[in-house]
Amino acid sequence: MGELEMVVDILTLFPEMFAGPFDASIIKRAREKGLVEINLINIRDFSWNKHRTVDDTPYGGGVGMVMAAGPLFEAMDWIRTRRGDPGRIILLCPAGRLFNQEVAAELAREKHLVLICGHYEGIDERVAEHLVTDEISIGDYVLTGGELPAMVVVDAVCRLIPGVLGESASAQEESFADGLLEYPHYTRPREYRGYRVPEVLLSGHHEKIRLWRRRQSLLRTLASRPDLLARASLTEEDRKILTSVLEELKS
Ligand SMILES: NC(=O)c1ccc(NCc2ccccc2N2CCOCC2)nc1
Repeated sequence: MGELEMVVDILTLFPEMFAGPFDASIIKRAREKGLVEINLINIRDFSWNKHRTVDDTPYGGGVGMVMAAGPLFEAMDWIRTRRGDPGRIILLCPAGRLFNQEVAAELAREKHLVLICGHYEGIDERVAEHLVTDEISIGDYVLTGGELPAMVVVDAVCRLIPGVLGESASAQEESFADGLLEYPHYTRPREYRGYRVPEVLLSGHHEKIRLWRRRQSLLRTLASRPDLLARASLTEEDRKILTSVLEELKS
């Protein structure tokens, strides 16, 4: 059993949505290794009435329902009594800070995260104003609730927790963490339906293979995500490779 690195409390109306993703692959392993504890908390358990409703009509009129603040504040009180103050209380919402690898790394340093999954037309503003520390969006699209974004955030953050990925995988992750896109991967057979594996990868020449892979990462990043290239930490060798690539493009 590893030492508990992180506790994630997820406030949701649909705990059953998380069964699949959190009982499989790396999140399952992280939980089994005792590195990450994930608690699903049903917001309805903090409803103010016997019908277990947690939404109400909007002040000022309008269509749809609004998620009430009370049950969320009381769920947070309960979390605080059991576990103390969380490092972050994150609301997944379309207006939030755009989630990316950098944000994942920032959250991975916390010991205790609370994720709030909203529904309905929106959430009583007093939650965002007085309860939440961070609003995070996984991209510019509207979803029915915050559950899928919560799964994305938990997956990306869990991978960065020491010990969750095997040694090799985390080393491989390192290469991606330098901000470039991945180089192409190949496995058996050497030729499939006439499509061959690049010769250099069959050569066993490790230095050539390292250079070829780095060149592929740089080429791919230049081609499809030049914005990442601008931000990446490039070595002198990288610059030489890029210069030769640009020379070739000119010729
Ligand atoms: N991009 C994202 O990370 C993302 C996250 C959540 C989300 N929806 C849940 C939600 C949560 C909070 C406030 C409003 C809402 N919405 C309720 C449904 O109507 C739209 C607004 N959608 C997209």
